[in-house]
Amino acid sequence: MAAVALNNVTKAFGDVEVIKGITVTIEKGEFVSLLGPSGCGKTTLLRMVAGLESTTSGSIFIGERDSTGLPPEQRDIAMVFQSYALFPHLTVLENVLFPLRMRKLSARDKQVERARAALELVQLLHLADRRPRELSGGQQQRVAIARAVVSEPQVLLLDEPLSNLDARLRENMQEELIQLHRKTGLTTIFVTHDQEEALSLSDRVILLNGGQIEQVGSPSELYSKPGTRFAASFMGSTNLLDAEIVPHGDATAANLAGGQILQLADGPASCGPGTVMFRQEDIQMCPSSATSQLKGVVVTRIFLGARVRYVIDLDGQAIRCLAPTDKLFEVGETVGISVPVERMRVLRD
Ligand SMILES: Nc1ncnc2c1ncn2[C@@H]1O[C@H](COP(=O)(O)OP(=O)(O)OP(=O)(O)O)[C@@H](O)[C@H]1O
Repeated sequence: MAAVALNNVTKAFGDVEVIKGITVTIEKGEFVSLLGPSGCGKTTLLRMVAGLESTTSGSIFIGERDSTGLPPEQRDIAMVFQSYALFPHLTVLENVLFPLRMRKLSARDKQVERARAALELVQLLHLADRRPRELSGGQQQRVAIARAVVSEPQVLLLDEPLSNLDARLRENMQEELIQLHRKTGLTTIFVTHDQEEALSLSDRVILLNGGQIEQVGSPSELYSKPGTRFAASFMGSTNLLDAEIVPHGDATAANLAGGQILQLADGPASCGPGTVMFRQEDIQMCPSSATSQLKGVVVTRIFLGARVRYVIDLDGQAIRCLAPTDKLFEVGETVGISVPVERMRVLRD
């Protein structure tokens, strides 16, 4: 059974429609990310699921219940915000107890037991008597998460909960979130604008663009099979080359803007103007004397430790390439570039 179902949901602020007809189902126990650039509507959509923002049209089901018009407290959800929103005058334990007390969810001693279990889940039981100001940012966020999961909601909503943490702490918290999800099995919707974070945490990613769904898929589907130019460029370090796709025997070839020709695996169905996509880690570089699909000139070389990043000028289009360090190429050198045919995709704009 679906844990959350959005049916043609829209949201307008005044005359401006910011959510434009979203239909998607989230299964029980799934960890789903809402991903997209700033302003695409991630937070608005999450707040609509929470009941903090009204729905202009369409419906939102949480479990079997049509929750479209219900206030937040009747939706059986819990939300964690970017700002931890802890009560400063209450101890850690009292903060986590708060939702249980508000909703009178169980007897008093049972409540304490549940709050302590939630704190143990985020490994903070030993700090139960401290006040929020005596905790680090990461610890405060873990208290906020314990407070959200203590009432065992049907759905956990997380709005960029890690964005205030520094890079290392953020990585630790990502691992903790994965473990928390594994232990609790809570259906989770996670808002982020960070594609790496979405890929590493989620069972499925919902990529939004301008208030609409651009693509939905598993992290590996989104990364290796983006359906559009927007999805490809948003999902990571990708080369996108303008081309005219033409028949070439049983397959096709791409006539690139500068006149070079690239053999493709796609069938004739993809002929016409298009974009050829390949990732920087899939490029093989070789000296210009060797046989290669394309030739370009090295413009920049940056040493990254384990690998070297090159920018290569291909008749006016810049190509980014991640290469091993065993054979180095010089800035200004003409080099050969090849990409395995199965690693190239043709995208429609
Ligand atoms: N209360 C509001 N009144 C008017 N417009 C709003 C309101 N809240 C959000 N918007 C607009 O709706 C659009 C979507 O905003 P939203 O905050 O959902 O985007 P987002 O994808 O979460 O962005 P970010 O990653 O920057 O937080 C934006 O254009 C924003 O300006």
